[in-house]
Amino acid sequence: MEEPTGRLTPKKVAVVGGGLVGALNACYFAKRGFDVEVFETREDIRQAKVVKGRSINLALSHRGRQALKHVGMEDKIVSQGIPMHARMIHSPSGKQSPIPYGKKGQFILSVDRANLNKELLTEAETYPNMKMNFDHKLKDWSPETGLMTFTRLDGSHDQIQADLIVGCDGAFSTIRKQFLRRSRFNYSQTYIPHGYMELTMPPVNGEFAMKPDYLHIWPRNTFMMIALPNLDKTFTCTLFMPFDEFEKITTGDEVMEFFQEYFADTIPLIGVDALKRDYFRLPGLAMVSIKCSPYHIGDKCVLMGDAAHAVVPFYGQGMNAGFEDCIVFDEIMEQLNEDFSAVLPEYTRVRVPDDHAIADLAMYNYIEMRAHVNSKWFLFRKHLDNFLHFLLPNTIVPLYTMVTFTRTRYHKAVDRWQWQDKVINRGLLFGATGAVLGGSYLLIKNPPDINKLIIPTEKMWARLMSLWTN
Ligand SMILES: Cc1cc2nc3c(=O)[nH]c(=O)nc-3n(C[C@H](O)[C@H](O)[C@H](O)COP(=O)(O)OP(=O)(O)OC[C@H]3O[C@@H](n4cnc5c(N)ncnc54)[C@H](O)[C@@H]3O)c2cc1C
Ligand SMILES: COc1ccc2c(c1)CN(c1nc(C(=O)N(C)c3cc(Cl)c(F)cc3C(=O)O)c(Cl)s1)C2
Repeated sequence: MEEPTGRLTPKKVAVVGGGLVGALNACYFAKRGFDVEVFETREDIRQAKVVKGRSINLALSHRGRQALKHVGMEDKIVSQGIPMHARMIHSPSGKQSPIPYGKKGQFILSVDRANLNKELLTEAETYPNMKMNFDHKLKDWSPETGLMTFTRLDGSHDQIQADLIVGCDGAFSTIRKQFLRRSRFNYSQTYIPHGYMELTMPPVNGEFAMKPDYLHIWPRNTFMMIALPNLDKTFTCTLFMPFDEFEKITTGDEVMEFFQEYFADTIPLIGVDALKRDYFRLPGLAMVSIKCSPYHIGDKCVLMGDAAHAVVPFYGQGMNAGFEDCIVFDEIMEQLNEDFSAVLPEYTRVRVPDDHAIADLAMYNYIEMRAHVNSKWFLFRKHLDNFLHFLLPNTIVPLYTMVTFTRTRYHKAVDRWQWQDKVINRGLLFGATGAVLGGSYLLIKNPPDINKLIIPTEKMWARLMSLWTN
């Protein structure tokens, strides 16, 4: 729009949703000089005492860090996170086995969700061209006019117009509702049968109850628990379990029986009374996987973060993917000179395949872990991944490495992983065939003296099996 002075007034961008992705996105648009207004349902969480929400802490990895770096926030957030250099696998017998994420410098970070959100909101407010509107719940908006209607707690309404609407209002997005009414909008959502519950593991004598620089995992096929460290020396333990299993446990004693059977080593660390009390504090919470396309309407509206792609957390990538959405959109803005009519369709074209790929990967990993991942299998697979990567560093790159420690496009990481799987399976097949042929040849050439063969005694088998099962 041209002012009388001939100076172009900056376009107005409305970011709906002041969660993790909305707050970061606001920084991106403000950095570009747009007039940015953020509209957030909740009160300012920086004034709230307790922030109700989903996971208390999250794993921040490379993609998310790169997005934070672009707006100068990486060092601050990293300094408030706890590095996790390896996974610590807890077996049913309580044995702990570390598996490094990679080389020395390769670690992921446990970050506090509420603190991250507060830091991003505060950073966004440092831009003079930024306006924060808390207690503003979007009720409806028009793709034709870009007019949005917000309701306030006092029952009043605000009507706001913007040149661009950025929907960052999460998995149950109101912005996306208008997309659903339009022809050729593809949408799918899947609730998985598992729920999750968070339990707190307090410090012991002022120190972490377990080693802090690890992502602790108790893989138990149908059940799984993971624990991430917090700056206050607690761990947030997230228990994943089918809802019908949650519902079977109705008394404190049944909680104890369950934990005794599957997570016995955590009982003294979480505490019997805390387990019996906190298990019933909240019900198991649902996890949903949402995919949709296109992400835009004309040159008027674009979806990012969970509003565009909610993923199950079994790759620790939801927030990282949403943060990466911000970088990708900004790169396209740079390429296409901020021309929304070109930027929005290009963003859909580029980003949909990648966000769908990570949604599929996370669901695949959930199914894989539920089906046959116990501590032995998890250890075997991760050690195999790391061994093959050590042998052929430029040919075999573990999928989790591409996902977690690079900005390899998610869909290209999946393509590469499928190619590698073929190479490994063929290699194993040729290797096995070669071993059988070679062994047979040697046996025929030099038949063994049957009297000298070592037949494992009963005692030897028992010893071997005890090694394997512990
Ligand atoms: C158990 C669990 C563990 C997870 N672990 C990880 C992890 O380790 N690493 C990782 O990267 N990701 C993880 N995630 C995913 C991560 O939490 C999400 O991907 C991330 O929070 C998405 O951010 P967002 O800003 O898009 O949405 P949200 O965080 O949901 O924010 C949406 C915001 O919009 C606001 N809003 C909603 N509706 C309206 C409306 N009508 N008007 C105005 N405002 C509105 C909400 O109040 C909220 O503030 C996990 C998720 C779960 C459930
Ligand atoms: C706060 O709630 C949550 C909930 C789930 C997660 C996180 C935080 C963080 N998560 C990460 N997952 C990976 C990963 O790539 N894979 C394949 C794994 C997947 C699972 Cl399910 C797992 F238990 C370990 C690994 C592992 O490899 O360590 C990372 Cl790397 S971080 C999962």
